[in-house]
Amino acid sequence: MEDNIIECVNVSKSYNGIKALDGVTLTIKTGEIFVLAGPNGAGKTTLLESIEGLRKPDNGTIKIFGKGVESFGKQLYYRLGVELQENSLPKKITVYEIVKLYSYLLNVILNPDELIRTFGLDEYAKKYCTDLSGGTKRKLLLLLSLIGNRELIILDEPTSGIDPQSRRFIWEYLRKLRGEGKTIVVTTHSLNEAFDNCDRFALMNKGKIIFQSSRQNFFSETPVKYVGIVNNFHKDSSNLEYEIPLQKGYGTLYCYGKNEEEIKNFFIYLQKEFKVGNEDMVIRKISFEDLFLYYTGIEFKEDGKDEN
Ligand SMILES: Nc1ncnc2c1ncn2[C@@H]1O[C@H](COP(=O)(O)OP(=O)(O)OP(=O)(O)O)[C@@H](O)[C@H]1O
Repeated sequence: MEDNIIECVNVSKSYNGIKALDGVTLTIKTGEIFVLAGPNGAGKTTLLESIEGLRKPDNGTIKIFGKGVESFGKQLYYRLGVELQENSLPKKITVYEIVKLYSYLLNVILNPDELIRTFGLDEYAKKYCTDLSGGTKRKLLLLLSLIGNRELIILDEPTSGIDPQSRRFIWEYLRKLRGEGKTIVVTTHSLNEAFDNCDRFALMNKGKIIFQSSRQNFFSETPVKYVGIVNNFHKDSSNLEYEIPLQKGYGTLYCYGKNEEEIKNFFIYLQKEFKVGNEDMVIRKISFEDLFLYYTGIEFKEDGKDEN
């Protein structure tokens, strides 16, 4: 078995002059849970669907299971399970029937009742797939992507619109599969939850991978280690005579430090210069979501308001 189950080298793709993927080089190791995160429009779906052979990049190479993705044809899907972001379920077919159909198509013998029960879908077994609620449909799509003894499972936002109990179940289930030697690639916007469950991750923005690391090495490798949050701050942040990475929200200031001291010193400056109260300032160790916002967070402008 290959050490790297997916290898993307310099992959690019544009739509009408917009670079959805801009020279992506990324390796996913066999047997890991890999999380791909990024803001809306970052290029995650384009990348995943290129890996799945559903979109054709303009440039670069993608290898999956050690071979070019284009060399597999339909056989690929016996080894690769996919839950697409936009997926339509057939009409007039029940949950039980579709599970049976998938197992037939993938040549696997399974007990649909048992699988349906494992996913907490037993009360819907006789319902048409199209009549399910949004979250229940996603659970069913996940279940379908896992049918068969597939080595690699790529899931595009599997927890989107899913309640907390079911999200916990999904992550537990994915970890169980990882324990069985399967590789799982997930995109999601629930970042801290994904971080807690992953082995490695990459952050994408504007078609590029901007940071990648493992959960274990996250804190030592992230360029900023602490975030400071200042509430009730309505001054113009561009007037601050202090060098620290900043983002301004509506009345909230976010600052990022390589260590705690940098932020503490900034807070002392704010106290002295702007009489900011202790109760309005908080420091915390950086989380995955904080790092995401450090790289991709936007500045808000407060209509010329500056009480300074
Ligand atoms: N079929 C398409 N035709 C034209 N433009 C596309 C197409 N698919 C994606 N794009 C554009 O490519 C860019 C990347 O889109 P993509 O769907 O890959 O992002 P994403 O990171 O998956 O976003 P989200 O988190 O919103 O799902 C966006 O600018 C999007 O508008």
